[in-house]
Amino acid sequence: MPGLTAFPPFPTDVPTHPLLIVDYQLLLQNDADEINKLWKAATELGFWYLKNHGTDDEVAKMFDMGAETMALPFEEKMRFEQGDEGMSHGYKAAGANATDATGDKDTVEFINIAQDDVLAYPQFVHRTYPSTVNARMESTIIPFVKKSVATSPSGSEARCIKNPPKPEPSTGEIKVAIGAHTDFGSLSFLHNRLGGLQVLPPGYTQWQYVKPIPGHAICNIGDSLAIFSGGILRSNLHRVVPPPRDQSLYERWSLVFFTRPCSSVELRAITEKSQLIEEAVKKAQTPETFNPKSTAGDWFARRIKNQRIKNRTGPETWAASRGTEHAPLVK
Ligand SMILES: O=C(O)CCC(=O)C(=O)O
Ligand SMILES: [Fe+2]
Repeated sequence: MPGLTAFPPFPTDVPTHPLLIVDYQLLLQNDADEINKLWKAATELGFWYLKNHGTDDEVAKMFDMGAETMALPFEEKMRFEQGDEGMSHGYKAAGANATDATGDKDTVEFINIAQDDVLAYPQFVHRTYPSTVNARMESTIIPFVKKSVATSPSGSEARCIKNPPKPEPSTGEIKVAIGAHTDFGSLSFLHNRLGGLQVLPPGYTQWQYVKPIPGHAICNIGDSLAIFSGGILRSNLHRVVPPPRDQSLYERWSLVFFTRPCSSVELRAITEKSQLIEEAVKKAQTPETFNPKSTAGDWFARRIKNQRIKNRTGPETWAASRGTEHAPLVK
């Protein structure tokens, strides 16, 4: 089980940012304090831990699915590649995406499985998948994805990510695994075992690690919710680097479920539905951020496409892949 191999503990001597811990069961009971805590987390940093989410078994099986898929021969995985046209679903090889404006390459490989394909199985809405994915559709992937329900086609997908071991250099630059970004969709539900995820909290100039806590998912707000809410909900910049200290000697596995709006939805602040949102947009320094004149589907395809190394012409390609994030002040 790749997610659960024994590994050194998360170190205590690296810059680490605390997150609020939200209890999913209390949210289901409409607990007022817990709802307030979620509001605080979603508006101030846009990241929080979620405990008692009840998906540990499904997550463990999804990591098995990921291990089986990554163990396939490279040519077999490449038969199910995302392509360069802006589709996210499918396999992405290490080095296929840029991590910054210079075109430095990413180090992660991942498999993205569309929610629409999972819910339509044995039919496919967007594309087909490797045999290791099909074999686990009923036992593993459908149960994992069914926690969220689609009403019309969307970009929602499950992603299993593998980053190879890469000893942390004692000095100098660290190699970025996934470049600084905001997530594209509404909400991300992330499960990881080793450190490596970093956030740049508001007002900070140095990246801060988020420490994985066993049994706690990490949740964060993506661009769509930030735009719908006129920026009240925060889509915070984050990236992935090799795990810190001794943990860097191990393969890093992570699993994300990205909830994304229906592809046809117009991305804009829903000012007519809330006075709070209307006021937030009026006060915003860049109100155009909250009316990008794009559907969710187009927004998503633009970001995926311009991240691909094959589509890169120069720093402008990286700029064209950006969402609501500010330019990171630090590398
Ligand atoms: O692997 C992680 O911890 C985070 C991955 C991530 O940010 C992403 O895939 O968007
Ligand atoms: Fe992300």
